Amino acid sequence: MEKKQFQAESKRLLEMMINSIYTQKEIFLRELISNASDAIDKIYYKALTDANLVFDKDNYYIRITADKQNRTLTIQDTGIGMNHEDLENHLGVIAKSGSLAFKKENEAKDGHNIIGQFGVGFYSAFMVADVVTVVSKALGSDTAYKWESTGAEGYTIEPCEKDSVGTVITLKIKENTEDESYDEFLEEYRLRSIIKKYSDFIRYPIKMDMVTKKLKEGSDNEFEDVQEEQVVNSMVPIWRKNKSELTAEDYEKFYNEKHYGFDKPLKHIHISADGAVVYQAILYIPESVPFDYYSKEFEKGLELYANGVLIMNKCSDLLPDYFSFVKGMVDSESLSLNISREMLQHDRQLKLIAKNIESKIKGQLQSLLKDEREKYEKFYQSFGRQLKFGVYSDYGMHKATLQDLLMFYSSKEKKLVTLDEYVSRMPEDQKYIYYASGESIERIEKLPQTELVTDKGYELLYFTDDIDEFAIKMLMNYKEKEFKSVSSGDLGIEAEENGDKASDDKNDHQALFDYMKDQLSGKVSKVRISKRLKTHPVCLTTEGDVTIEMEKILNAMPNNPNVKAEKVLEINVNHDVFRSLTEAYEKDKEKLNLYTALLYNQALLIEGLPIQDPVEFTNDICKIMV
Ligand SMILES: Nc1ncnc2c1ncn2[C@@H]1O[C@H](COP(=O)(O)OP(=O)(O)OP(=O)(O)O)[C@@H](O)[C@H]1O
Repeated sequence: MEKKQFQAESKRLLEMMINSIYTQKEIFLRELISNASDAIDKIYYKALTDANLVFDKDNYYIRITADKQNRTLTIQDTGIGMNHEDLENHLGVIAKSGSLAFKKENEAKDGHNIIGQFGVGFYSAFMVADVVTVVSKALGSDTAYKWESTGAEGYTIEPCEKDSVGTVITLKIKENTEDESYDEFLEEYRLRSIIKKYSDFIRYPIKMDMVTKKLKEGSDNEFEDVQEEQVVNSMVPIWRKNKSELTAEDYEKFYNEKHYGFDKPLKHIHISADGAVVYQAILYIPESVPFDYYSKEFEKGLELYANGVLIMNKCSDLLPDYFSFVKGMVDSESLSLNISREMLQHDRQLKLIAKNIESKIKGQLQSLLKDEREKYEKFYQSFGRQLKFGVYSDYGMHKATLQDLLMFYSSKEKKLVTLDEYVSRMPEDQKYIYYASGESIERIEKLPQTELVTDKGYELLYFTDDIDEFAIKMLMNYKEKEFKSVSSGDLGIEAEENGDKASDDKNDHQALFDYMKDQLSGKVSKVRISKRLKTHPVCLTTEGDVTIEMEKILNAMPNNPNVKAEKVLEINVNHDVFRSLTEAYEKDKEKLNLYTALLYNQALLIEGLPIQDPVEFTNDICKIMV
């Protein structure tokens, strides 16, 4: 019998594919089952237009048989089969997809679609088999043919016997080597788990003989091994079911089965899109933060199915970083089974799906915020930080999408509020959205810098997260209201009240302040009268873009950029301490030097900044005690 060569380019492709395309050998079974399912689909199509052909669903199935003795694995289907020409054209040439050609001829009629669009799937069998034998009888043909190949060397085709229409593919499973074991592909339980993992939602039954333990007849404690045929796949996936048929428990069960998380989902989103792009998705907003969520190890992504067949565990292109907490799956008929990661990134359909999903997630979060505030707050405690990262990242490109989902703790409400809530209750004379930064709510509440703003009756937002100030800097304003730190140079309040007095005082005490500034030799850029302090003698404020909180965060980073905030030491001229300062200035410069050092260090402590020399500081305190 003549042995035919694979076409030249096919030969190289075959070698490449066997060795590189699939890192997981187990997926050969997914490929062969998908082909079998396609072949049954093709009969189904034909039956739609051919009155002589009746499609009785019960007659169509896929059967997997493992024979350990002979080391063979068989995949049998009752699909459309292949004639001599088909075997030659479809299995002799790689990268020419027979399914694709068929699909073009028979434009999808009722959603029964064909998975394969890319012809390399069948050859994945050579990853686990030395010899692949295909016995097939095509619909409407009297002769059956046997195609056989040992891989790159080529293939033979000869007539053979086969009663029924369909295809039987027999793989002679490779012997184990030192590095690889192939025995697993002959184990029923392993095979079943591979089928469950990738092909659970193939819409025809996948049958397999399974051995189970059963009670012996007439006995109530003796068991025996019984072999019986089982349907391994569940066929109809939950995402193809009607939303009205499903309960909250069903979605929770699916979340647990899929191991999306150990918690309960806070909310699910079930999408059935049939607009510009057709897909189904079930997405979840988890309740609690995965332990590695805010670490480099965390991998975002959704499971991706092409027409019911799993093609990727974590498709990261489906989720923007700021919604990386979302778990779930997407199934689309518009994607091809063998699409590679690189190709996926450029896939137009996938981009459309990703865009669509993003707006659904946003919509869901907005309605959670509006209608189920408590749940939203729970969500926000877990993942609010990620949203703020989202505002900050990519030069603020996503701020418009995310700003209405942000929340901060309010000095007035004593709970989280949205920016919209803040702005909508701002008094008319209030120019800015005020905020104060610090380690904790308790600490911020005691910050001297907040005195004037809170005295004025204005609401303050408390920033306790590292990212808060950075995100707000990127946001710049909300509904045309600028953000203002209570520590910033100009609060927009002081001038109107103390304007004239302030400039008089400035002249009065300038010499004293200049002296103090010199004493602090470069640690502050200015010493000045405070217009924000009421009861405290001293505080630090900043000028320019970098605030003290930002300085702390930036300097804690691994590649320590050593950024410095431009600090200003503010003195409360209405405080008794100020009188001591002016007296010392006139009479005792040494005392003034001591007071200056003390006040500066106090201001650092209030800010939560380290004192350069704590021993000197305590010695200074002792000096004024004796
Ligand atoms: N069990 C089968 N029954 C009928 N035809 C088959 C079967 N298996 C393969 N074929 C034919 O062989 C062709 C090549 O299969 P192969 O798996 O290599 O590519 P594909 O199914 O077209 O695309 P994909 O790579 O996406 O699976 C198929 O298109 C189909 O025409």
